Amino acid sequence: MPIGKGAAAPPLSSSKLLLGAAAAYRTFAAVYSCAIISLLCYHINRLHHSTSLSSSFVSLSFLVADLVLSFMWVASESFRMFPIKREEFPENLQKVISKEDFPRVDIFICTADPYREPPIGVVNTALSVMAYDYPAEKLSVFVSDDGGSKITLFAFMEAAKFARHWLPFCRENKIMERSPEAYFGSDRHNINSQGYQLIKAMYEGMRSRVDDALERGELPNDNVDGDQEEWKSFSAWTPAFTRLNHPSVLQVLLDKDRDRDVTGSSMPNLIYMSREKNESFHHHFKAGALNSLLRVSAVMTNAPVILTLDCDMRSNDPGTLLRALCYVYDPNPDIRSRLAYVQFPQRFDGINRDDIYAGEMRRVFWSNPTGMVYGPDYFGTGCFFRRRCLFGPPGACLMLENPKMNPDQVATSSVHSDEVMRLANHVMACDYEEGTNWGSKAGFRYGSLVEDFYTGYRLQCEGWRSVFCNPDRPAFLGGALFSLIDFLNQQKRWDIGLQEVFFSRYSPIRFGVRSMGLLMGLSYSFYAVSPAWSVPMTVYSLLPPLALFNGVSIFPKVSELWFLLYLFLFIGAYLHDLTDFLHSGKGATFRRWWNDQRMWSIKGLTSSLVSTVEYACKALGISTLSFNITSKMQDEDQSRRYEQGKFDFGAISPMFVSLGTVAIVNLISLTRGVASILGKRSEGGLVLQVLLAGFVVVNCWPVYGAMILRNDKGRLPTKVTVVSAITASGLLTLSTIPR
Ligand SMILES: O=c1ccn([C@@H]2O[C@H](COP(=O)(O)OP(=O)(O)O[C@H]3O[C@H](CO)[C@@H](O)[C@H](O)[C@H]3O)[C@@H](O)[C@H]2O)c(=O)[nH]1
Ligand SMILES: [Mn+2]
Repeated sequence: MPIGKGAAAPPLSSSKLLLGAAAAYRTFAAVYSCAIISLLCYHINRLHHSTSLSSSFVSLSFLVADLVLSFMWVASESFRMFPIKREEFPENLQKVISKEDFPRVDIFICTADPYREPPIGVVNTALSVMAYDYPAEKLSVFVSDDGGSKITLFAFMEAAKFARHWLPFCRENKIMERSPEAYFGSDRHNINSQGYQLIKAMYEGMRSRVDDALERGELPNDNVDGDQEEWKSFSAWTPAFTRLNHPSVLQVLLDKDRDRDVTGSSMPNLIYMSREKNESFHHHFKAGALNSLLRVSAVMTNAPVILTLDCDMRSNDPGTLLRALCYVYDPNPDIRSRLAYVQFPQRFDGINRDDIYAGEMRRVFWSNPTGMVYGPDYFGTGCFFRRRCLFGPPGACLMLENPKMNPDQVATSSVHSDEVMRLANHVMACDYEEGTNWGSKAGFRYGSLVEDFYTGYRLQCEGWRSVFCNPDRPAFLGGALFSLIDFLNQQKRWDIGLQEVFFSRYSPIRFGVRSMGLLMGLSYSFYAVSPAWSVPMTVYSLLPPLALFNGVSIFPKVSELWFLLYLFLFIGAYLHDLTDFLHSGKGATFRRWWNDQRMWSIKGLTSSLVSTVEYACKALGISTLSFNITSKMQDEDQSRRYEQGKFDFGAISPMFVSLGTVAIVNLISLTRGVASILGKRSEGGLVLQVLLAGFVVVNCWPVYGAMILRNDKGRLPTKVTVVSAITASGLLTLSTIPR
């Protein structure tokens, strides 16, 4: 890597420790820790002095719930001790490294199902990065199609043609949105700009050809005239071809050495691949796809820098690549040699005003990463890797089966050459990884449904570092999800994946702390333990209201000092969270925070709970896990409801039963509790329980409406309401059985 012009080189980035924030956090953490310790002592004491089975059960439940909460709180503080703000100066890059020396960059885009991830969307993502402000001949875009769809290949053949017009159009008009769909859909374009109408018509023509083909499930007839070289690949789709059983397909759609755009300038490489699948081999979902991409790209281009993208995360800023290089070329050799990846946040467009489902995930994608001392975890998309980091620790590079694929090798043959094509096909075979280091020591790591989190974690344990880069203009934008069930299913998959990491031999609590020290170990543990959030959520949303229903006080009375401790812990935690949220960046409002905390509770009662059951079934060998791909299709009805800020409960799912049960139990208990306080039948012993049930009821407000008042498709299905009501009555009845 040729670098720098000595001490005189201008800075490429700066970082600042936010001392004021750190001091405030640390002071608060010290006080709050004392309060937590007192609470735990209180529980232990209560447990010790329990006189009946039921009171022991209650005390023990609270002790366990609060132990989980305390651990999560301590772990979450690891993100707050050293908050760092970074800035990049891409305008200085060419003063440090000349344009001719810019590295080659391979861009990986994964897609896995043409019906959940429409090919035209994938094409848009690809076009947005092919049009980066960067020497085109240094870019290669590799599309991995785990859906094995000929329509996706067809879409990319169309994209290759369209790109010849689109790339020069972007360059000449200096447009920022380089995904055509986003560009034509925004109001920021200049319809008088050169060739606007023409290019728009071209794009729409392409889109309708691709969408029609998808709808019919067939390629357009007029194009298939057998002898065309580029249509040869379609012969792979024999009647025996299925998504889970098919030979590999590889096609070079654009070759930088051969293809030129309409102005005669170079174009990036564009390569379509669908790795071989066979049901007798585990294909390891996205991690497997990424490893296939790693090998095929190693054979073809072996670029030292890699960008991984999900098919729905388009580039929103053509300068992003140069920004990422500011870290790759950091003048400090110690920093440079340890850098594994530069992670940009996942940002979404189409989020509704109050972000009812907390789809921004500010904590995960905005605030927590700024405080991880060795750099952020890997989010799976919008991340620039140094290829080298995927092949062993900083000081010891692994030797691969084929030395040509080693990360220090420079690929010299044309991507089209017979030898390259033969080797590329060989490394895509489904049995290629048998008996190799792939997935364990090399490439993206196997063993978790959150392959991103797990891979980043393992790399950092090996001694690699990462950087979080969060410019004002979002570097990447993905489409927001519009329905609650999609969010919960996604969260459930993540939670299962996190449990796989937690219970693995690389558990962050032991292995992580040992390899990276306490703070980083805790940061990773925070996520790995987060599915256990369901424990305190279940305890706090059921025990206090059930006791309240029976007029039994289980919290301290208003007159006791412990009452204040409870108030302090609750209000302290929520205010801390609110302050944090409001400081997490642009667009943070009180309402968004409110919805965010509501989603946390909902997840605890739904996805975390169900994920634990599914993980346990897998651990006991009762079932196997699968990667349920999130749908990127938009249902018009659903998007309208979303835009109006209405919750969408329109799905039959056990997750909604647990939510509905909690909503009913708390409402009934609250009514009874308020009545007994007003009727002066209790002396302040029930106040905390009433407050808590009230808090749950306010949080569940949309659930009641969805049960009774609504009649649109987003209402809670009657079946779910009935089962919830039966479960709630069952619990209430059980709680009255005398002990
Ligand atoms: O067998 C598979 C399954 C998925 N994918 C791709 O993986 C990506 C992510 O899948 P998606 O259904 O969109 O999942 P999300 O939950 O939205 O993704 C988040 O969580 C995943 C881990 O669970 C990470 O891989 C993603 O980067 C991260 O954005 C998509 O591009 C898919 O095409 C594959 O290539 N092969
Ligand atoms: Mn996604």
